[in-house]
Amino acid sequence: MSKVLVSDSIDQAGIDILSQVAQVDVKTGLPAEELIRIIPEYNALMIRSETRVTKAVIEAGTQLKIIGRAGVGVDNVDVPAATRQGIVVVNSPEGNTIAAAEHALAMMLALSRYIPEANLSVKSNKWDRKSYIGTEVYKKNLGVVGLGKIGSHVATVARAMGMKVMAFDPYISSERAEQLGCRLVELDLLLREADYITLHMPKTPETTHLINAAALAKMKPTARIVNCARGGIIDEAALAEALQQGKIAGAALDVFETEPLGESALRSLGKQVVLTPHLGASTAEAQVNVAIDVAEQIRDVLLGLPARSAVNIPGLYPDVLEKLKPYLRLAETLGNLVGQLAGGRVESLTVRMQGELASNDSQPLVVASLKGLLSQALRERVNYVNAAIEAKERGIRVIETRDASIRDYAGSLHLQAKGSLGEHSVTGALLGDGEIRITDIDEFPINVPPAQHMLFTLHRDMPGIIGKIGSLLGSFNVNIASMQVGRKIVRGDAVMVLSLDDPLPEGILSEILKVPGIRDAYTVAL
Ligand SMILES: NC(=O)c1ccc[n+]([C@@H]2O[C@H](COP(=O)([O-])OP(=O)(O)OC[C@H]3O[C@@H](n4cnc5c(N)ncnc54)[C@H](O)[C@@H]3O)[C@@H](O)[C@H]2O)c1
Ligand SMILES: O=C(O)[C@H](O)COP(=O)(O)O
Repeated sequence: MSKVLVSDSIDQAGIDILSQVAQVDVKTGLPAEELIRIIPEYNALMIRSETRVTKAVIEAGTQLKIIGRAGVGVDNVDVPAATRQGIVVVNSPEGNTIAAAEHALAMMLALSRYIPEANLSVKSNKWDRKSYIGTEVYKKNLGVVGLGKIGSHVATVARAMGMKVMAFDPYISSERAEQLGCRLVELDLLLREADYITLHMPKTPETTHLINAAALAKMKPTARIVNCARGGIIDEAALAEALQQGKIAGAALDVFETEPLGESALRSLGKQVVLTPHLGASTAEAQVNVAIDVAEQIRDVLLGLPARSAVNIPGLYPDVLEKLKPYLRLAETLGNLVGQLAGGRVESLTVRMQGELASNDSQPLVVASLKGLLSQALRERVNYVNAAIEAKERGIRVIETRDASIRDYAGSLHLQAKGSLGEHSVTGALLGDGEIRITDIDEFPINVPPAQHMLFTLHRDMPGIIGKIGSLLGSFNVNIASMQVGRKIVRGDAVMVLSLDDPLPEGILSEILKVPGIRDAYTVAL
């Protein structure tokens, strides 16, 4: 039975799903060394934002198939290291959207009306109504930085509260912003004009310290900033200084450069600062959503099914996958075949989607072809997660082409591999029952199913040659299951494809190559 380690606190709904297919161990708050010590036992790891899944953890997790992040941000996971090791990383892109958006809005209102300080004041037996004169958000300018899922919901609710919303997001269209009733502007203008700024983008090299001393200096002295996205997008030292010097009016932070927050000047600031301990996703509803979403994906991957929200491989919706599954098998088989025919170091792989396949998303078929191509060299180490990265590292250039006009079969796939030992191509298609047919080799038309043991020859089309190969194989006690010849012109060049019941013994290939008329011979194991 598979084993899953849950190393952060996850809603029971997720644990219940995982328990259907695996032994689930919940061990939260593990020190890094302890996690590295025990991770080799596990096939899956389920986390939130607290567990740091470093390269060392991933390298120790030799049995890991999947890391599931019950939430959005995967910045606590070394995703490139996981990809290299063929581990799929999944998240729950939408499970906590509303929770995080509502937290940002709550922070904005709490900041405007000094609710946390006023609450503390009443609880300490005071009745002070003068110190907490707030400001309204109605008719104020809100600047949303990052108009994705959370930013969009914040913008929608803010507009309903009567705010004028502008947004900065270099990756969305002005049409999308318009649909949300937002003005898409440059960051500089947003910083200068906004009364409230709320951040909703990921932490990337581009966004790290995007809000630094220079950005803070552009803001109005009455402006307030909210960060419920990621710590480190705001330079905390610069923010504390700007607040102390009255350069801006307030800040509400849910996320910090280091979590848990240690010594910080922000702690000693008064009512103009509101701090929460990374609570954006902490609603009952969001925790159930993300736990179910991610547990279902872990369950599926452990059962050999694909994940719907993988961050390191293209996600495939179940209906698309159902349609593509037989073609993925075809692509993998052809990749494996052309890789063995090419031998040596492959420099480029051309993948041509033909007929009906030409209108499909090509990415999964390209990945499957590469997985097949690399399977001889990497065996079970190559999978759908790391095939593209492994190919890139080996300097294999991938060229994708389409030809909808080729209609020999409903949809067919043509692969051509060029390498240090020459160039070979194969084409394959699916029959109505989903069975694979290899329909040409090096442009010679054939029609054979793939077999575990195969022999391909390139020879001169002349009498007697087939008989000679047959008796040679017989003399080595190799039984032929089927044989087919493909040729373009009579007595020209031809290919012979033999499916064999047994693997070819050592030494036979050199004997085959001695047969007069044989130009080349290849053994293939599929
Ligand atoms: N505080 C919490 O508990 C909590 C909860 C959920 C999500 N989050 C965080 O909130 C953030 C947003 O999540 P989401 O689900 O809306 O993500 P999303 O992917 O839907 O949206 C992110 C948006 O940021 C934009 N963006 C990227 N780089 C940018 C840049 N340089 N400047 C401006 N915009 C940029 C993208 O184009 C995208 O539209 C993430 O960092 C996520 O980790 C925090
Ligand atoms: O990226 C996220 O989903 C949030 O930061 C939530 O983190 P959490 O699951 O640790 O609350």
